[in-house]
Amino acid sequence: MIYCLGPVGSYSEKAAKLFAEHLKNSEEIVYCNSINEIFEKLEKIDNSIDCNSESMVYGVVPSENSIEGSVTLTQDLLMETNVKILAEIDISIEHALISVSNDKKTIKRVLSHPQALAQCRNYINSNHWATQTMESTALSAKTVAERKNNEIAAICSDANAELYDLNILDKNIQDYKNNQTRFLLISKKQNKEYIKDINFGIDDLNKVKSTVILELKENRAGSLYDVLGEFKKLNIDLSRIESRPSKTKLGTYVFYMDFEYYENMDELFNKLEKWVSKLIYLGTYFVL
Ligand SMILES: O=C(O)C(=O)C[C@]1(C(=O)O)C=C[C@@H](O)C=C1
Repeated sequence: MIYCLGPVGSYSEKAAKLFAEHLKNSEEIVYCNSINEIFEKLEKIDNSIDCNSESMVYGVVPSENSIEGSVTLTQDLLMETNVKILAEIDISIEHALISVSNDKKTIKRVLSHPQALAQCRNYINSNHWATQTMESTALSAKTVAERKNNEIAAICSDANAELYDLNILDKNIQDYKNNQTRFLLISKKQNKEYIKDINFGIDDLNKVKSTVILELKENRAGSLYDVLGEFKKLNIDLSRIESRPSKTKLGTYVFYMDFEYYENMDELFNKLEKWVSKLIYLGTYFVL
C-alpha cells in the first residue's frame, strides 16, 4: 500500500505509480488530503514488519522542485517524524490551466497547490489573476469542476481535464520550461540496511545515496568546515547541503546533507559525532 497526496490526477499519484512498478505487492494507492496526513499515517504503523512483507506500507512525498527549491513541509516532517527514505525519483512537471470555461478571458481566479502557483508566478501576474491555495493540484481541478464557475481555473497537469471533464485553456504555463519535482518513497522503519531489503533491480551503486540531518555542537568559526572536512577525508562526494531553521532559536540551523554511497556509515557517523549535537540518518536509498 502506498499513501500519496490525492485526489486522482495529482503529480504525487504519478510518482507513486512509478515507484509501485519497483515494489512487490504495492500497487494499491491510498489518497491522502495533505502531506501531514501521509506522515501521520506512516508514524502509526507497526515497524516490526519487514520490507518484503505484503503488508509493507509506504508513503510518497514531494521533496524539492527545480524552480521553487525545497518543499519545506516535507523537509521539516522528515526531521520531526520517524520515517526513512527508500527511493527517490525526479518527475517533469508541465502545468496546464483548466476550467469549465472554454475562454481564458472569463478567468478571474486560479486555484492550485502553493508550489504550483509559485512555479507559475509570472504567468499568473501577467494575467492579473487572484490566487487561491489548495492542498493539491488535482484537488484544485476537482474543486473547479464541482463549482461550475466560469471565473475560476485550476493549475494542474493536463490529464486532469479528462479526469474531471474540464477544458484546457493553456499548456506548459510554468515560468521555466524545464520544471522538475523530486519525490521520495518513505516508510517507517528503523533498520539501517533497507538497501538490502528492497530489490529495485539496481546494482549500480552510483544510483544510491544517503541523507543525514546534522546540528552543529558549537557556533564558532570553522564548525561547519570541520564537519565538511570529515566528508573530504573519507573522499565522500556531497550532492546537497541545505540549512533549515532548527526551530529552537532564531538564527540557529540544522543542515541536510545528501551524499554518494559510502560502505562504512558507522565510520562516518563516529567521525561526525565529534562535531554534531544531533545526527538524524534518513536512509541510504535508490535514485530511480
Ligand atoms: O499537488 C500535487 O499534484 C502534488 O503532488 C504536490 C506538488 C508539490 O508539493 O510540489 C507536486 C508537484 C508540483 O511541484 C506541485 C505540487
